Amino acid sequence: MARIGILGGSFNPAHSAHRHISLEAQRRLGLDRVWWLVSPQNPLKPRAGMAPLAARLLRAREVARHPRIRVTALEQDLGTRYSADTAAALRRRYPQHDFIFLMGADNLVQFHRWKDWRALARTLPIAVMARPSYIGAARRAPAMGWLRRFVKKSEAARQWPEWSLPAIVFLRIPLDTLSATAIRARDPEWARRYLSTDEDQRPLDRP
Ligand SMILES: Nc1ncnc2c1ncn2[C@@H]1O[C@H](COP(=O)(O)OP(=O)(O)OP(=O)(O)O)[C@@H](O)[C@H]1O
Ligand SMILES: O=C(O)c1ccc[n+]([C@@H]2O[C@H](COP(=O)([O-])O)[C@@H](O)[C@H]2O)c1
Repeated sequence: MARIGILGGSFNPAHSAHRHISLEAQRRLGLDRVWWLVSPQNPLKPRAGMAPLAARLLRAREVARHPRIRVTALEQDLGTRYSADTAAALRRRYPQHDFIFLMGADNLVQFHRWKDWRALARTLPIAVMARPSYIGAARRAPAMGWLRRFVKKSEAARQWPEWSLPAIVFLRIPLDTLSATAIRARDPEWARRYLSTDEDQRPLDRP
């Protein structure tokens, strides 16, 4: 059984904090690998400004550069758009692996808006990585009204494959303030460097 952390994201663009939280998760949770799932389209984010998947994948591969991080477009391959469906499909496709779903604290704040979020929590354990400005908000997140009773002690985080589900653990890791929003603000055309064909050169705000 390999122990795999799943980090889903827009990666628009990928940056060093993604790598940082992946390596911290690997250390704290005893993971063999972290798989980055570069999402075709976050259902809650606008399509406008979302760079083409091909560019986001290329950039993610460049940023990850670590033998224990695998950059994938698995949601594209599986045909899933919602994380609950992705989690169920991963378990079906890879019964030989143990998976844990990783997210930054900002994502927990809006987790109650995700489709079938309780089903997701019943399918995979969840590890929430500390993120500046969101730590308190994550603990008070609307979804915590239900998830609170399933919180595990972070000292026991390595035991996650044995937890009964739902299970959620908060990991206090060294903070990193970087965000894709900040990168887009200073380099809105970042994706152009990763696109080659005329088709790929279409304006970034068109689907
Ligand atoms: N600095 C960070 N600290 C902790 N978690 C992070 C950080 N940056 C991103 N993450 C987490 O990584 C995952 C993928 O993030 P995403 O691709 O949306 O990057 P982002 O920087 O949050 O993007 P944006 O600013 O466009 O919302 C999410 O679970 C997010 O919470
Ligand atoms: O399943 C949902 O309803 C859902 C709603 C919002 C976000 N997500 C997932 O959350 C992950 C983080 O997204 P993002 O855009 O914050 O990087 C990514 O895998 C998205 O597909 C999933």
